[in-house]
Amino acid sequence: MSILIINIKELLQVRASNVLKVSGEDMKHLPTIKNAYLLIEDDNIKDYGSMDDCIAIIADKTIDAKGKLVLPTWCDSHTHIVYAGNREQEFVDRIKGLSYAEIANRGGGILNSAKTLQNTSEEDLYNQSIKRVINVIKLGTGALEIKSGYGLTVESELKMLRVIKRIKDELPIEVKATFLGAHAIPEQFKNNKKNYTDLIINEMLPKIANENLADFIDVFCEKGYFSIEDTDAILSAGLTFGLIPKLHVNQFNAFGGIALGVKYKALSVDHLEELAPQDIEALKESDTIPVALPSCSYFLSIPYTPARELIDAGLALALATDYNPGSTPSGNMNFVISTACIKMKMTPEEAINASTINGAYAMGISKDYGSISKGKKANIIITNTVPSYNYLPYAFGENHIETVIIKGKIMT
Ligand SMILES: N=CN[C@@H](CCC(=O)O)C(=O)O
Ligand SMILES: [Zn+2]
Repeated sequence: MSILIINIKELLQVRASNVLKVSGEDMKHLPTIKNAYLLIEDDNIKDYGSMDDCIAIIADKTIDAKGKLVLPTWCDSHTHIVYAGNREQEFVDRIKGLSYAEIANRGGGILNSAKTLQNTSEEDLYNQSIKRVINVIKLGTGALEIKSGYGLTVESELKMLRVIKRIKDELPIEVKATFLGAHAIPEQFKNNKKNYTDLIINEMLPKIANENLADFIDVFCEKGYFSIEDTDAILSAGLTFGLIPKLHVNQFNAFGGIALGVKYKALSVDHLEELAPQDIEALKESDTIPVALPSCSYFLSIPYTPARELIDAGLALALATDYNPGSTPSGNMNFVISTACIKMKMTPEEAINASTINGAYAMGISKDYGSISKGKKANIIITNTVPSYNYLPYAFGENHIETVIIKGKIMT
């Protein structure tokens, strides 16, 4: 099956296939072709160029994109989209004055979601989660990282990871699975955290590796959750099973988690709302990409990740949703991009680079996703009629997406 998209007002993020991420100054540049065509063959991008060169190309289906933009789908490299129930009551409690930490200390927060998930069947969890995945595809997301971490028992962590696998098997969207057993300390281990990290290392990890259920390993490295020492032990064990780290660090406190991630060659370090000068220095020496989660800052009213500092220091930056029931009940990458421009002073070019090629890098898939490049997967957004790409983040809260194509298949 081939699809030819013609008369494209502007084709965005056109790059050589070997560009795997963009950093610093280069993030300010978004390579485009005006008045362009794009040819898809089966699940790949076959060709593209100026309409002047679109001569005698015949395809099974032709789409006229006059006045519209075409770009790669969003790559959302940090989500907890598999969860059960919701935490709308905590939302109201926070409006009335309780903090995220106070709610967690009262047994709410992650432990609240874990209790709900433990009492939810695998089938029900799948049904609740796949609806959200289908919704984010309609919002333009074509690749998704999904974490476990609301199970917190051997059985329930496996249940989450099996649901992630089923989503991956049943939808054309690219899915990467991350084991986040170290997301919170279950109530029964409150006074002996070591026993819980031992359970993660000695029981969860071998079972997960045996069933080949995870690509990455994550730890919530934060005060009151997992210390540098705990994180070190868990990452080290994960590596023996070939699991590459992606970390939750510096959400509320900066105390060395980033340097630890760099030491373990983490693919990404995520959150970074709190950043110390030495964190930037550590990242400069590495291939680890920082990932900012502006919808989380918005929802919790916590600081935004200092994107300007990171990019101006020459680093790459990715943007992701953090879709989860507690800190970010939204998987809308379009909102993430607008918020990054409005609140973090990223330019539209930087925000689009951060949400496509750099998002793909943060999942280790930028060889096949994240740009319009010959041979990459045909994951494509066609917008409705818009004046320019600046309009996408500018007119926030409005849907600009008309068509989403995933691996050559028209989804909407
Ligand atoms: N901070 C840790 N984990 C999630 C929130 C989890 C929750 O509140 O349920 C996050 O990335 O924001
Ligand atoms: Zn998260």
